[in-house]
Order: sequence, then C-alpha cells, then structure tokens
Amino acid sequence: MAARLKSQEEYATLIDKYDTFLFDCDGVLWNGDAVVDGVIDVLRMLREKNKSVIFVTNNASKSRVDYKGKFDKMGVQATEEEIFGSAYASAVYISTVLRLPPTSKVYVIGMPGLEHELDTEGIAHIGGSDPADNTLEPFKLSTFVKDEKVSVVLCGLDLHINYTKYCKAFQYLRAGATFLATNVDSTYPVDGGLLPGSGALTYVLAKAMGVEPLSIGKPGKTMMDCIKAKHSFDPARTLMVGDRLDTDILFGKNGGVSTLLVMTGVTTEAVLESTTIVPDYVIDSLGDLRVLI
Ligand SMILES: O=C(O)[C@H](O)[C@H](O)COP(=O)(O)O
Ligand SMILES: [Mg+2]
Repeated sequence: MAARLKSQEEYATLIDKYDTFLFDCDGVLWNGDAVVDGVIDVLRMLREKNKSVIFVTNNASKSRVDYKGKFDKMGVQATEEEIFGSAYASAVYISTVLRLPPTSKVYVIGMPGLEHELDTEGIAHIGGSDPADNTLEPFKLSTFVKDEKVSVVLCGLDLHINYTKYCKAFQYLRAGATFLATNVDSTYPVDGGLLPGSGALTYVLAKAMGVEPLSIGKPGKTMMDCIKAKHSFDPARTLMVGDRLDTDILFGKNGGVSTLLVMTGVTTEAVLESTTIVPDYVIDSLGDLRVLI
C-alpha cells in the first residue's frame, strides 16, 4: 500500500532519506507550459540541500538542448548532463544497440528535437520536419519512391502528425524496417487537460501492421542505462518522482529505486485506488514540499 504523505514532518523525512531525485517532467514539473505551483522553489531547495537532481522525460518532442532552454527560461538550475529524454535514449539505442551500417537511415515521425538527437549520434534520417512529409495533400502510393536505405522507423510525439507520414512509415515497415517508438504514453498532459500521447500516435502503425513497436522510453531499461552511463548513484538512496504509473513508477521499480507518485498529471485517485503498480509514496503535488523552505 502506498504511503500518502501530507504533513511537513513526513515531507522532511522523505527528503532526508534520499540523495538523488529523478524527476519526470510532463505532469510533475509542468503541464505544457504551465509550471506546477511551488515546483521551482522545491527544486532550488533540493539543490541547496546538495541533493542530485536528474530529469527523465518520455517527451520526445524536445532535445536535451531544448529542455535546457526551457529550464533556463523557467529559472530552474539544470545542466544538459542532468537531462534525459526518450529522444536522446532512442538515438543512443540506435547507435549503440542496433549499430546500423553507416549508409542506413531512419524514417522519423516526430519533431525537430528528435531529429537533433539523431544528429548528435550521427544517425542519418528522413521524414520528421521535411516539408515534403508535412503536407495535407493526399498520399499517392503509385508515385511514392521508397528510400532503400531506410531500415528503421522511429515514431515519437509529433504535434504535426498527418496521413502522409503514416503512409510512408507504413511502407517502410511493410518492407521490413525495424519498428521503434520513443515511448508509448497513452496521453500527453498539457495546461487544461490531456491530449493523445505518443503511444496513441504509434498505435495507428501498430494496428495497421499488427505488431507492437519496441518502446525505448520509460519504463524501459535504456533510459536507466543512459542515466547510469553519466551519473553514479546509490539506488537505496534514490527516488523516482512521476505522474504516470505504467511509465514513471514502473521505471523506478525496474531500476530498483524508491518511487513517489504525484497527482498533478495523468493519474487520478480512481486509477490509484485500483492499480497493481503501487508507488512507495504518494503526494498531491511536488510543489507541496515547499513548506520545508
Ligand atoms: O510522449 C508523450 O505522450 C508525452 O510527452 C508524455 O507526457 C511523456 O512525458 P513525461 O511525462 O515522461 O515527461
Ligand atoms: Mg509525466
């Protein structure tokens, strides 16, 4: 049974128990561009207590550099090395696990942030923000010329998704391309509510192909491997803070760290009541810890 923390004393005991804090972003720090009340002060407090702070997001629409810019704008202290996104993890997976031949290419459904992370790993890619793919013109299969170098289809959150992108990705998958997803979150929490998430977008191809993609993001192992490659931490004194049970909390459990669920994102009280993925702790909002300042 999760411990529901409410008192200042319980918050203080929690903070003292851990040295490293892994923070999910969407639904924990912010919803879209709306920062959760009190979060900036809490992150500052943790830094002042010499806690390690690492950000771990499944949102593949931004690169680490993009997120660094978002943190800077918010006035939150963060270095690029403390930021891990599923775009970065997917690029690392392709370069270190798939180890594509140098001439191979990736067909991308996703935003420039994902393309940028592929660039940093030296992975050739097409699709994505290419104007030829960002069209509402009807797709004509009879005139479509496949790029024979494409051996991977990588699908991530794409706020400009369209039928042409799905048709091209589908042709590459039918030709045998490896099917990867940056993450399979069902919904995307933004200011005012929920939007279809990356998992919902990827489902269109999974349904058409009759196969599931390999998902790289939380709760998968690759994200934790990427973090461990850059940071050493004691799992016994590490806390994963997230808003989604089947990604963040499961990611923490898979990684052998403690887990704290916040109720400012996608998880409702009703879902929490019936879940089989039980966090160690639950608080209403990360911002509630500001009473410790
Ligand atoms: O990809 C998605 O559907 C969303 O970006 C999702 O919200 C993941 O963001 P996170 O909560 O992991 O920061
Ligand atoms: Mg989240």
